[in-house]
Amino acid sequence: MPSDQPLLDPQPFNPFSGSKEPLRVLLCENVHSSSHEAFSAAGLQIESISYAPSEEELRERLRDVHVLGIRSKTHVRSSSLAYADKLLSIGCFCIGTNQVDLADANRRGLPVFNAPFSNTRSVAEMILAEVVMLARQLGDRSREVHEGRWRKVSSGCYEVRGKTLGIVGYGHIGTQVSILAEAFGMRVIYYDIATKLPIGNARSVASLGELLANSDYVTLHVPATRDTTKMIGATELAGMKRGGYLLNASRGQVVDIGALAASIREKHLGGAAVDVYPEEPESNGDQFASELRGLPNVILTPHVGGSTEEAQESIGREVSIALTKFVTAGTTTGSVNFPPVELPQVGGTHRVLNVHRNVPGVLRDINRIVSDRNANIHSQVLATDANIGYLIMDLDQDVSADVCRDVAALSTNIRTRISN
Ligand SMILES: NC(=O)c1ccc[n+]([C@@H]2O[C@H](COP(=O)([O-])OP(=O)(O)OC[C@H]3O[C@@H](n4cnc5c(N)ncnc54)[C@H](O)[C@@H]3O)[C@@H](O)[C@H]2O)c1
Ligand SMILES: O=C(O)CC[C@@H](O)C(=O)O
Repeated sequence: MPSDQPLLDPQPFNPFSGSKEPLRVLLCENVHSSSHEAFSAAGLQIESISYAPSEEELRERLRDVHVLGIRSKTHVRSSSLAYADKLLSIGCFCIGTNQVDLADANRRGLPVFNAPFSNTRSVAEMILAEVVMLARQLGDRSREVHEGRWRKVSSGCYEVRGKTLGIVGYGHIGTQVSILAEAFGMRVIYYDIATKLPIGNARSVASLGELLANSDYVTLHVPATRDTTKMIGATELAGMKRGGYLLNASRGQVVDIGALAASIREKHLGGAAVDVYPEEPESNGDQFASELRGLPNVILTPHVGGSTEEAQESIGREVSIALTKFVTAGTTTGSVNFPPVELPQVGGTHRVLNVHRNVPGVLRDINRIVSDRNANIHSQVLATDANIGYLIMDLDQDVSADVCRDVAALSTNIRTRISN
């Protein structure tokens, strides 16, 4: 539905923001160098930093940046985007996009892209490895031997064959975990708010409570949403089997860490594997504090579920290609917060890209401007969502700058530029 809410101030008019000044990409958090190929081929200048900048640093840096690349730890809030006059788009070089204010980026005309399944398999493999490690207490045994202590024990150590794995969130990762677990001879049940096709012999259950009560291992693969925040707390942990194991490689907010630590200390749970935390350090080498440190049969990893060479290289390529396609041709296919538009360009034309408030009459106004300039529209496509309309038009080159300027002057304009 069109919204008549007052939106944000239109961005300063800069018709050739896509081609006449060198475009700059800022890559944060060690984004893989495989991303450089697509950016360089499109003539973009790359600056890389290894850490997640603070909000203040990001705000300063964004003043002069056209494309921002981040991973899971850089928070991109409205208060930073408000200063990002030159910014065209944001790439999350990962699956999760909860670190970006997607609705605000949408209202400002900034499409956000991610890599929806480039690291899926890496996470699934780590989960299966951890299931076996928890079953055999291998984390503790390894630490003891490293410390020079020989403890050859079998008490409390089990095979995983025949045990039940409960998967919460049966999406890309959950279904891959399901396949690998069955190959290990495990029984698989899953709970998802959406109806999902079971893979192999997996079986869906009707509620989270049913899943928790019937699983030896519970693994979480849900996104960070209001509903999944602390979806596993003291009550849910108490509803798990005594001696059961919890694995979380989704997002830190999903589990109440204090309740999990208590459940392990009280020996209700037999162990846990945790990869993600409510508060995560910003850089390698930073101190990490958690109530889970030092607890028995608790595997703690520093958010590395998707961190393999294969996954990072593939993510680098995938997201940089999506970003350069947007910068050079306006393509928004695959964006997580923008109407999808993709249009082959007619040769010898200029492409005008316009994001506007989605209110009645905008297309009429834009077509009138084109007609007043006696211009020929070679191709045109419009897609909308509740707040914005996104229009691509290929026009005669001699009129494109004038049309662009007039369109940008409309009161409904959010962003208008010429891509080439
Ligand atoms: N640890 C890591 O390095 C790492 C790597 C990749 C992804 N992740 C995290 O894993 C999450 C899952 O990734 P994915 O690719 O499988 O996502 P996905 O979108 O393919 O699947 C998520 C599933 O969760 C379901 N779901 C949503 N809310 C739910 C709820 N309240 N209860 C039950 N089910 C619910 C959805 O219907 C969907 O089927 C990502 O959002 C990301 O946060 C972490
Ligand atoms: O690489 C990262 O920082 C995040 C990985 C993972 O959590 C994801 O969302 O893909």
